[in-house]
Amino acid sequence: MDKVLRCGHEWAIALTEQLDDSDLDDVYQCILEKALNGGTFGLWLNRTFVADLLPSFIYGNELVNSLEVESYFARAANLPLNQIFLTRKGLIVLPIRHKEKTFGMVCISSVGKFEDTLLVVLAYLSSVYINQLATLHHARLDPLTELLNRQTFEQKVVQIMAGAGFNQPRGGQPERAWFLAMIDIDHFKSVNDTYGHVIGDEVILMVAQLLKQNFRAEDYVFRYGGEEFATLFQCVSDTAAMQALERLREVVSAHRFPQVGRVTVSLGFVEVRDFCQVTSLVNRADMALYESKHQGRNRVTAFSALNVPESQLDDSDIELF
Ligand SMILES: Nc1nc2c(ncn2[C@@H]2O[C@H](COP(=O)(O)OP(=O)(O)OP(=O)(O)O)[C@@H](O)[C@H]2O)c(=O)[nH]1
Repeated sequence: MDKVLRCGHEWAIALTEQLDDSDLDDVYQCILEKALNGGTFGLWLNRTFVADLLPSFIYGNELVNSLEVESYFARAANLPLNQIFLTRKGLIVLPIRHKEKTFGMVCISSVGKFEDTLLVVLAYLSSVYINQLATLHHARLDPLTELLNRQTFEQKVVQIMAGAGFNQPRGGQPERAWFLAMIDIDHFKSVNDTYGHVIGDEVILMVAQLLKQNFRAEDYVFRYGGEEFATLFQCVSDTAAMQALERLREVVSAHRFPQVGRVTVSLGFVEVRDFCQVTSLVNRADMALYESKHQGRNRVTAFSALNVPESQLDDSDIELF
């Protein structure tokens, strides 16, 4: 029993030391596999929590079907703290709780018999895991808009340039490419000067919400800084990307902001290719954005339409952060 508790302590430290959620996920899986010694397990997080994070944190679907997950969740949520239950399939269900809320559950299937202590340690480790996941997630968000922040932006671009996250074309559908768009609120200084910073912040928040609604769940929307946003999204072509961004521009322009009336945005975009640096890519999207500003604002420009000579693209010395 002491050994289980001692291991639990070491495992909890291992979990809290993970600074990246993919490592955290691996460590958590590895710990449970070790602790269960051959038993199998599945982890489910409830929908409200998952909507904020990534669905990939659900695994072990082969153990239970989705209807069973729903009914186990309902039971797990109604149990007193630190209680477990057995399902008709002989699975042990451990609710994962944090601050008296049930965030999810681990279902364990094993031929062996578990000691109560081990189950308590597993429930504890699962809640450490969830807590750490949530902490890592919140560190990636901008506090005002809850969009992804600028630090996360660079990581995502690097991942995408390295070939991660490309959707496989489904049956006969054309392959999609990633695009980066920079989006800037027009004449925002005059919003602040006329209505004050608090209203200015509300406008930033509302524009952020319109952006979020306009993109798909698998796209990324960032607050790049101040009144500037960035998005990484997938489309089949430059033309399709232009259409998507035009739609967004129109949505913002048609929206009536309660305190300030009409607000517009200017946009510039570029296809993500394997340029050597994130700065090269941002520089290209920025050039297109400046062209939109230069042409009178409230418009979208594709970098590909600018015909910039290669000599002007030597931006390898720019420091972004
Ligand atoms: N309220 C508020 N204002 C911000 C924030 N971050 C930056 N700003 C303001 O945003 C304004 C940006 O102004 P400029 O860069 O001159 O650009 P602009 O007025 O939007 O004009 P164009 O971009 O040329 O259309 C400045 O007044 C900043 O103080 C923020 O978080 N909240």
